[in-house]
Amino acid sequence: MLKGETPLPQNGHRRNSMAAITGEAEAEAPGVVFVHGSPPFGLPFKDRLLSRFQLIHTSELAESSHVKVMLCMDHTPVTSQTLHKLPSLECIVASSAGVDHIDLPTCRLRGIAVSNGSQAFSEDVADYAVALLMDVLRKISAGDRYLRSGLWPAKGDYPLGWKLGGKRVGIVGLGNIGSEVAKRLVAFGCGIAYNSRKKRPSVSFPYYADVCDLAANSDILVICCALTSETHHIINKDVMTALGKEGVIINVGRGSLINEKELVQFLVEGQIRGAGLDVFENEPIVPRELLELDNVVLSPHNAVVTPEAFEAMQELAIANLEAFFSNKPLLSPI
Ligand SMILES: O=CC(=O)O
Repeated sequence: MLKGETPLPQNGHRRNSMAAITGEAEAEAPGVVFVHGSPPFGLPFKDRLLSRFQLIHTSELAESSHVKVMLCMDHTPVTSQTLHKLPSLECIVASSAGVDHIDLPTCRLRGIAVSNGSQAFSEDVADYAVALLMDVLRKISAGDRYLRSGLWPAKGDYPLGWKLGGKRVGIVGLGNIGSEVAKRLVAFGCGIAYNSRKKRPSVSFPYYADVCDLAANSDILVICCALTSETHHIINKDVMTALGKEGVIINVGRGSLINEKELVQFLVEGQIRGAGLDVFENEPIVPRELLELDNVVLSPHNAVVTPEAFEAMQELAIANLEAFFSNKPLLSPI
């Protein structure tokens, strides 16, 4: 949220009905849910939704002026034009952790509450961030390629990697995912510090309000913050210079959190040690130079996807929709 902005509402609306006024029992009509985009619904999930709600799809947008809640199960942009066509909208239930595909300023202006899905898969994303970090430091994928290409007998042992324990890790964004990353890396014997919008009073790790200061005091940066107009290119050449030649960057947030051109240049010129990247600025296009580099581990935006996380995310989406229709607080408001 930008300074001075009002927070998004948290399902504080009240729905009146004649039954509520007269105290009579009201026949429960299924709540109407506008399904945005073309979600990759599995059949069991769709059936569960249909047993509770009436679903209206994007093709029926013209008839959706009365709809109060939207379900977003993919990253199709929710633009101000989309929102304009839904004048009664009060709530958006998103399945993703990142909600940068939703026009949040318009939601704020219109008083539309938004929930996300990060609770459901923060552990899986954190596992993946640590796996990428371990891979970059210990050169697991690079060693695998070396072995498979038959070079071991011909050229001898592959160069050694570096120890994870004892490294100073700077976490950019200590939300659900960042906190899980911290928990895991503490267990590996790393020192943790963090940057986020505000210092978190309940957290004892050192806080740096400035990302360059965090980088100057870290060996590794793990990027897990939300992409907003404030965090766009939060990792740039100044931050990478502060991190230094032995520094490693892991990104499980969004590609545009890093100035990708500058990152490529720093990696190609050996001005940082390596990177583990699950996300890119122009997905699914990945800069060609990165494909040539053995100090970079590349992953096709896969950190969130496990069947277990998918299941948990569906539960959370249904729970948020039910909370909306029973006028209770959303479970995962942003
Ligand atoms: O990247 C995936 C998500 O935001 O859920």
